[in-house]
Amino acid sequence: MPATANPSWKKLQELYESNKDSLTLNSLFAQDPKRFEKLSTEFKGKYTDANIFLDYSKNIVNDDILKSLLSLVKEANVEKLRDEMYAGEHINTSEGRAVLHTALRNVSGELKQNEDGVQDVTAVLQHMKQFSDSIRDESWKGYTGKPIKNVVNIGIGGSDLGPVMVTEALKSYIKRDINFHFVSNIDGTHMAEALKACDPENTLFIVASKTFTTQETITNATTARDWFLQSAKDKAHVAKHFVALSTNTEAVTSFGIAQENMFQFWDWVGGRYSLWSAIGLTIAIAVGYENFHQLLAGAHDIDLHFKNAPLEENLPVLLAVLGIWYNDFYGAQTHAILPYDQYLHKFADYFQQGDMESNGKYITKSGQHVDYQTGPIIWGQAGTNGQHAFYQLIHQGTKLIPCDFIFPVETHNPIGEHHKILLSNALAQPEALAFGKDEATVKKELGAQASNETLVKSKVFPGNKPTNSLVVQKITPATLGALIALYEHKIFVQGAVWEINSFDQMGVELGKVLAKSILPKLSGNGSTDELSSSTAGLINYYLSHSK
Ligand SMILES: O=P(O)(O)OC[C@H]1O[C@H](O)[C@@H](O)[C@@H](O)[C@@H]1O
Repeated sequence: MPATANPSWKKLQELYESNKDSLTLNSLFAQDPKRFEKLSTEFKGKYTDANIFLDYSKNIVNDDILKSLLSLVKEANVEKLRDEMYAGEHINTSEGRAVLHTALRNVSGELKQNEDGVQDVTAVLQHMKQFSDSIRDESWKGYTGKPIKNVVNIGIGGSDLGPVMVTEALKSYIKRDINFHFVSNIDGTHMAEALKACDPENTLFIVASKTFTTQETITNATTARDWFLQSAKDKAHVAKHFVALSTNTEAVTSFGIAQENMFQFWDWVGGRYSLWSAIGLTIAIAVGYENFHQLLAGAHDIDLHFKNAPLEENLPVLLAVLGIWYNDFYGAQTHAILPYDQYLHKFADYFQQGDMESNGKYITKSGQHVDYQTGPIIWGQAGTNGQHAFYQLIHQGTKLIPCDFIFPVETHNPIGEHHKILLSNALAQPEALAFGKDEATVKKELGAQASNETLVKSKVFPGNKPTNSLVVQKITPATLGALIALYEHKIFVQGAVWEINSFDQMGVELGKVLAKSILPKLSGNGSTDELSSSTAGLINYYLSHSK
């Protein structure tokens, strides 16, 4: 059934039409002094100290709207799909696969999941522990007997973004005498710059690719192996410097990486949900296995919360339905993720893939063209930087941009007043966005200049811009795990309501295939006749200008 066929969708449409002009955050707060108490809730981990406090009171919703949004979740059978996902049913229908990233972090064993491979999760984690320990304690030596000082993660998309985001977020937990590099782009510059900082005698290359067929990763890995062999000469030394993280044993071994240097995962781990799998090896080396385990445990805590908490207290559900309210009824095109913690500076980048690759779909699971909006455009930046760049548009532009503000009570780096100043901004922005500044106040402030109408108008803030505030105690591995899993499940709920398959990514294929057919033409081989005059013209321009 398309999302619009649910009775609550129609109800929400009516509620939107009848309330859109009168419902304002100013009036909602004025009417109810207890609004904050009512519309805020806290998640606390069962197995870890992970916590997330969610204040969603600054959303343009009243009781009726919230009730209907939660009914929509019920009518769309989201809970059933959630239980099917947890149980290992093949809910990725287009690829006929289970979706079991929750099995990778089922540290308590509370979730009962049956699928080929699930029974091997612990053994792979054990392998990761033993390997990451041996790099960190320097018992693993390179081909000349030196310990590893550089780790280069070669991967792209889900095989890059998770490891990059998490190693940045947990930087304060990193073992300092190993340098971490991430090479993803096919642009040779990316690899060249990483290699400049590396010495073949002490560099470990981690080739991360679920399929082990991705053009960028295989090309980059081949370049890295050539660079290594220029010094090491003997191919037998590759075993000390290259490991693979993949589901494709055959391709890994034919690349020349021995099976014992391969860390396995399974087709039921989606690329953008894979940091919890062997793809997390770089994270485990960087922060140590115990911290990696805490990351998994924090995510597991949210998995249990998503499974067990009632809908009205269920953080992923609340974030999801509020997003749907703006995306599908207010016509918001984008959603900003704004973490006020420098360590989370890659968090929005990470969820660009997490959300947009999951829910950027126009065909429902039964093959119908949706007649409503699906996944939003995700973007954002950390800290106050955005305030000096794009917040102008959020405050006074013509577009509605719902925002999530994420901030920790405690910083890892308590220096002078920095953290309080940072938090004062994280609190001030949602306040300003919600309540704005009216003309009368502007005039009063301007005094003699108030007669300048244009000046007055340009200083008015319309307000009524919705935000969520997510407060955590500190960016610890467990809390980070919980935050990531929270957004994963938010995306799940939205995809379920929109009746789309959030777990395939067919939209990345066409461009890949075309690039392969264009490649020989850039060496003058093959005709450009099948291409448009524009692309053929660009190829000819390139050929006539390349030396
Ligand atoms: O790990 P792989 O197989 O190299 O894939 C890397 C990326 O490729 C494609 O862009 C998509 O399928 C992504 O979801 C995936 O993360």
